[in-house]
Amino acid sequence: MTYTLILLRHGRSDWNEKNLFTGWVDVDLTEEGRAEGRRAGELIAASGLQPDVLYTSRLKRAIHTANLALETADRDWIDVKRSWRLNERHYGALQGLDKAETLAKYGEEQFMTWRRSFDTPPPVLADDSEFSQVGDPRYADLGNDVPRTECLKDVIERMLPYWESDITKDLAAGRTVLVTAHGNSLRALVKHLDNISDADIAGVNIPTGIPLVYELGDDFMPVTPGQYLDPEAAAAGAAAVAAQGKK
Ligand SMILES: O=C(O)[C@@H](CO)OP(=O)(O)O
Repeated sequence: MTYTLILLRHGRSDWNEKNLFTGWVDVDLTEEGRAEGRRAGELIAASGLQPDVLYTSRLKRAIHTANLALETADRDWIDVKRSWRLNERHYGALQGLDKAETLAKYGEEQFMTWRRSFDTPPPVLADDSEFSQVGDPRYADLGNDVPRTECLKDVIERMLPYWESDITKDLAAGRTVLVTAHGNSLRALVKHLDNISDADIAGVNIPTGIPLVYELGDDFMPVTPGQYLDPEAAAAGAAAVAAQGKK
């Protein structure tokens, strides 16, 4: 028995377009991002996959991407579960800053440490910042534990318990699960699934809008490597993410 998992990073957002660090700031998709959502639905439908349950973060760029994909695939009636545990990595005091300006100001080493190191979080975001999520009602269940910054290690620590408690339960019931989330929350899940080292995960980038499909065994680990439904576009998309800030 194998289980089918589809991972999908949201389409391009307003702040991807503007080249700003985003994190937990709730920005919407661009028109191009909406087209990516629809294209993801076409790819899912063409592959014969039929998602039975959708998991998303609490951020609209993921929610809208999933809605567009499922509408296009004629599966928008399936059950939906949302959790902050699938949110993008909280980018701390970098949220709202321009990536190219940050690179120029702090240099490549510091910039890449903040973006891709495993366990060095950016400086904390002040609670009175316009980009803080403290007090946002959608995170009421977190109380005062709303993140002020996170590194990838922190994301793994808050995402994996949800994978184990909820997502794998749906997989175990034989449901094809679609998880629509973010560059860094999906890097956290891919690190776990592909058993990637803390050092090597720095080189892994997830492209926007292209479904990544895993067949999992009884231990909910892959029996074959994950496959992008459009491998060529995925490679180009991942390279573009890697180069962000350097334009
Ligand atoms: O800004 C962000 O929240 C993320 C994803 O867009 O950026 P990065 O790829 O630099 O981690």
